[in-house]
Amino acid sequence: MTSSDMNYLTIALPKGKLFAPAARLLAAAGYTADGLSEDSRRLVIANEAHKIRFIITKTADLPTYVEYGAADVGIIGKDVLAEENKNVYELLDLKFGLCRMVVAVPEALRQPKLADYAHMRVATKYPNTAEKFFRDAGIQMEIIKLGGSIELAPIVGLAEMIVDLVETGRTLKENKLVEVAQINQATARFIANRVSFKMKFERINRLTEELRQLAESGSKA
Ligand SMILES: Nc1ncnc2c1ncn2[C@@H]1O[C@H](COP(=O)(O)OP(=O)(O)OP(=O)(O)O)[C@@H](O)[C@H]1O
Ligand SMILES: O=P(O)(O)OC[C@H]1O[C@H](OP(=O)(O)OP(=O)(O)O)[C@H](O)[C@@H]1O
Repeated sequence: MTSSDMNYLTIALPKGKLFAPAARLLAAAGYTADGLSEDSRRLVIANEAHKIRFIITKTADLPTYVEYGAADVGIIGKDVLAEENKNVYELLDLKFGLCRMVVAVPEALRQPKLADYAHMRVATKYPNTAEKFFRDAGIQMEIIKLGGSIELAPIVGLAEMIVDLVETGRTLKENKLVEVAQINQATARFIANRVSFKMKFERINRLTEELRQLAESGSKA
């Protein structure tokens, strides 16, 4: 299956926190399919009548599927887009999934200035983003890439600091970590493959406008 299949619009959705709000938003625009669920073991779910196909990917892989045209469009967090830096069009800020990327340390290691943390080890799922942040700040750090549960690293001495997403702040608090800098903010974005955007312009443009209206009207995704 590739986007060269002109009859279908292939939409990539990520597993995880953004799946449900993304699927709900698309459904509100009339784009859905029987059996579309994060728990589905089926990774390709089609709506034959509407010539739509959904694919369900790992969060970090979604931009790759869209870049290569395995999906025409997709919904993904800005944090992942920035980290993966793929060659895709970012068409729309969907305004849900708001979270912040921060630098945090154990309370006991808190320093007066960011530069005081130089040469410490930073655990993160976002090594490119962390690397760039510290490089731009002129601070050399050792970045340690992990797959998740980042807050564990400073507790067990794997790293002194973390770069991770914060929403409510509960995870930091429960692990006695304090935020010392904010790197950026993220929300969900609607993205498209560059070739698909030209070849399937009408369909993608129509969907973009429908999603724009829903996002702007604050449709509770
Ligand atoms: N509290 C939050 N923590 C993490 N991500 C959040 C949060 N709130 C919104 N998001 C958004 O949701 C996206 C997916 O988060 P999620 O934690 O499900 O990632 P994942 O990589 O699929 O997780 P997993 O490590 O379980 O595979 C993030 O990339 C981010 O844009
Ligand atoms: O500020 P909060 O509302 O507490 O949310 C932030 C936490 O949620 C995410 O973890 P997730 O549950 O996705 O698990 P992970 O650590 O395995 O990525 C993120 O990595 C933080 O740990």
